[in-house]
Amino acid sequence: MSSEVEYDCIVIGAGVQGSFTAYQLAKRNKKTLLLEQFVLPHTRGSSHGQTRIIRKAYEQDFYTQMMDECYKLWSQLEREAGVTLYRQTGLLVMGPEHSDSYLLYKNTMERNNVPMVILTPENFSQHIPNVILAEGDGALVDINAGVLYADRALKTVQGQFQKLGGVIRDKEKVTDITPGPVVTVSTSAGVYRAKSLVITAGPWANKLLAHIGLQLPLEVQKINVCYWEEKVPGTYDMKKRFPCFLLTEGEESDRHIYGLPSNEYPGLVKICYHIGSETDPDHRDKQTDRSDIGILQRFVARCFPGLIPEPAVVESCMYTLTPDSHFVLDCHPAYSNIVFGAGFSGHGFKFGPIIGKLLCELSLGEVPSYDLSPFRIRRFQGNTKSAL
Ligand SMILES: Cc1cc2nc3c(=O)[nH]c(=O)nc-3n(C[C@H](O)[C@H](O)[C@H](O)COP(=O)(O)OP(=O)(O)OC[C@H]3O[C@@H](n4cnc5c(N)ncnc54)[C@H](O)[C@@H]3O)c2cc1C
Ligand SMILES: O=C(O)[C@@H]1CCCC=N1
Repeated sequence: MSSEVEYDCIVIGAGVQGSFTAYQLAKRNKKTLLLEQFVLPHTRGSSHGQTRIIRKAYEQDFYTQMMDECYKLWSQLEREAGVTLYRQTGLLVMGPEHSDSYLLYKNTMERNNVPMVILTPENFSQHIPNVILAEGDGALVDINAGVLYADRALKTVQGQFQKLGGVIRDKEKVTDITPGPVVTVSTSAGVYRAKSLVITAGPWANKLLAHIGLQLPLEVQKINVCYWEEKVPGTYDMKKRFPCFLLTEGEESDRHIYGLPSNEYPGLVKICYHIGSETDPDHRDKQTDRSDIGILQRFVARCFPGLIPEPAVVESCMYTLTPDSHFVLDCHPAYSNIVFGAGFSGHGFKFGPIIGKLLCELSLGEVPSYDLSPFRIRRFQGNTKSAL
C-alpha cells in the first residue's frame, strides 16, 4: 500500500524511545507516523518485560540532572492517562567503600542533593534484612528510586500518542530510506514521506543506519533475565518496599549485578548480570551462553540467603552498548532532518520521556533542552564509519 500523505515526521521503532518521541511530536501537533516491524506488543527488542529501575543514583552529573525533569514527565504521563507507572522502593547501591565507582555515586548524589541514606555495616541489616553486605562494602539508598511498570508504560505512551492523532503501523519492517528535503521510507507494506525522520531501532540501529551510509560502534548483547525463588514467599517483596539494588562497577567479574524486588512473578526476585553475550538481533535465540548464571548463583548464595540459588525463570532481552555506555542522540552529519537515538547501553528506559523530548527537538531543528555533547557521534572520532 502506498500512501500519498506527507507526514511531518516518521519514527522508526516503537520501543520506549521511539514511542516517547512520537508522543512528544504529536503533542507539538506534528503529523507523525510510528513504524514497527513486529506486531505490538512484542518481546523481541529491549523494552519488553514488566519492570525497570528508575533512579537518580548515577556516576555522572548529566544523568542525575536529566532525571529531575524525567521524574516529572513520568508523573505527568501517569496523570494524563490515569494510570500508575512508577512505584517507589528506593535503590540500594553497594560497592567497596573507597572504590572510584562507589565514591562517584555518593559524590554525584551529594552534589545534586539527591535524597539518600547512608547505611553503616552496623545498621545495614536493620534496614535491609536478608541481604549480606560484603566485607569492606559501603551502602547507600537513593530514596526516591523505584520500579517503572515497563510494559504498561509502553502501552500507555502509545495509546496517548494515538489519542493525539498519531498513527502507528506495526508489522511493517522498514526496508529502505531515501534521504532528501522530504525523506522517503519504504516498508514491507508501503512507501511513506515526511519532512523529518527519527530512527530509534534499538538493537537494529546499525541495520537501519546502513541505508543512510552510517555505522556506529555499537555492540548488541543478549541478556539472560533471571528470576530467583524466595525460600519464604514475601521476603523480598515490592509491597514490603524491599528496594531495587545495584553493585557499583569494579574490576571483579562478580560486580556487574543488579536486581528488583519480587513483583511480576509472585515469589520471584529479578537479579541479572549487566554483561551479556554478543548477538545478532535477528538471531537472538541462537545465542545460548549462560556463563553469567554461574556468577549470579554464587552472588545469590553469598548475599541473598533467602533465595534458592538456582534461577527459576530465565527470559531474554537485548542491550545495545556504546564503547563508553553513554547514549547516542544526534543528527545525521549530512542530512540534518534525519535524527537518531541509539546505544542506550542497558540503562535507557527510565530516560524515555526525556529522550523523546530531545529527539523531538532535534527533528524540529530546535536547540535541545540539554547539553548533548556526551551523546554526540563526534566522540567516537575514527569509530564512526560513513560511506558518504
Ligand atoms: C534485561 C534488561 C534490563 C534493563 N533494565 C533497565 C532498568 O532497570 N532501567 C532502565 O532505565 N533501563 C533498563 N534497561 C534498558 C532499557 O530497557 C533500554 O535502554 C530501552 O528499552 C531501549 O529502548 P529502544 O527503544 O532503544 O529499543 P527497543 O525497545 O529495542 O525498540 C526498538 C524497536 O525498533 C523496532 N525496529 C527495529 N528495526 C526496525 C525496522 N527495520 N522497521 C521497523 N521497526 C524496527 C524493533 O522491533 C523495536 O521494537 C534494561 C534492558 C534490558 C535488556
Ligand atoms: O538502568 C538501570 O537502572 C539498571 C540497573 C543497572 C544496570 C542496568 N540497568
